[in-house]
Amino acid sequence: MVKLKVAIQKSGRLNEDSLELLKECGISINNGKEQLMAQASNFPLEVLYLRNSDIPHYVEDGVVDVAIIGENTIIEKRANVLKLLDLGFSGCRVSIAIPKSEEFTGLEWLQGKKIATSYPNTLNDFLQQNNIQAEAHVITGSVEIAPGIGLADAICDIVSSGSTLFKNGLTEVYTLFKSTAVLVANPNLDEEKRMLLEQLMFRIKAVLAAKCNKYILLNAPEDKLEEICRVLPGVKSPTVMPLRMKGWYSLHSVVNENRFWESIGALRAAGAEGILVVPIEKMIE
Ligand SMILES: Nc1ncnc2c1ncn2[C@@H]1O[C@H](COP(=O)(O)OP(=O)(O)OP(=O)(O)O)[C@@H](O)[C@H]1O
Ligand SMILES: O=P(O)(O)OC[C@H]1O[C@H](OP(=O)(O)OP(=O)(O)O)[C@H](O)[C@@H]1O
Ligand SMILES: [Mg+2]
Repeated sequence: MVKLKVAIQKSGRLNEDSLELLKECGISINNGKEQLMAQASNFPLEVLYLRNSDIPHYVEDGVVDVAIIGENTIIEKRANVLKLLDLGFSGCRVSIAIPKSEEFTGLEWLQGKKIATSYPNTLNDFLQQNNIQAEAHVITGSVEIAPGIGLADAICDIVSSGSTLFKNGLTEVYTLFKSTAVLVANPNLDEEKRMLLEQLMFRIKAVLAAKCNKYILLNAPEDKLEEICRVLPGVKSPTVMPLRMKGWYSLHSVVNENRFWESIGALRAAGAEGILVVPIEKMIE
């Protein structure tokens, strides 16, 4: 039987969230400890646990069909892969940071400087695009320590909360781009694998849509229903059911997470009572 080969990070920041996503998609992985390859028991899928930095080229070369990987790694490896979905976890940015004591005068500040990074291709492309002559000093980890020990004048690395920069007396001065975990695929999959990928993406999209929406139940008197329906238009339209108490209704709808608190305020102002908010497990529009 044909199986879709999926690469996920062996250990590190993406490993747990990637496995959790597959689990939420209803895919069970027979995961023996220390196994580098595992089969799904209820979906034609094989998981390969690989080093992050190796994944982009494995996808490009067709060693694996798809992968869950940080978009920053795809950019750094200049891999020819198809980006299919933004998965919403491992959000970070690739930025330039300099010692707090320095005054940043704009990108020209970087002229002639030495910049420590684990992302040499990303940095060199950026320097070239901005006509900056600077030296990339490549180190594989703990990049933030470099200016403090005299190894470099600045760094180019991943920033998330900013706490590593802060602890090392650095300040972020320029963001090259933002990144999240993405689903990528080899661009030349055959028909059978493409169909399996479609099925996998259908499930992932249902999980992602559910995460950014909430199911809302509330009670309202009849004369408030119109206004409440305007606040909560739902996927197609809200469900309205009579309560046992005359003149009162129960209204059910779906609201986007980003509009959630704003909507709750508007609902209360419109006369809604007994508002319940429930997470959605899967959402198929
Ligand atoms: N502090 C962070 N917050 C959020 N996401 C991050 C953070 N640091 C890294 N990431 C994301 O997680 C990915 C994996 O990072 P991680 O540090 O686990 O692996 P790595 O050291 O880049 O790779 P390898 O598996 O080769 O050791 C990064 O490429 C980036 O997309
Ligand atoms: O802005 P923050 O929330 O502090 O996160 C940024 C830090 O996280 C990553 O390092 P990681 O912990 O993955 O260590 P590594 O260098 O060993 O990969 C990254 O390389 C930064 O050092
Ligand atoms: Mg890291």
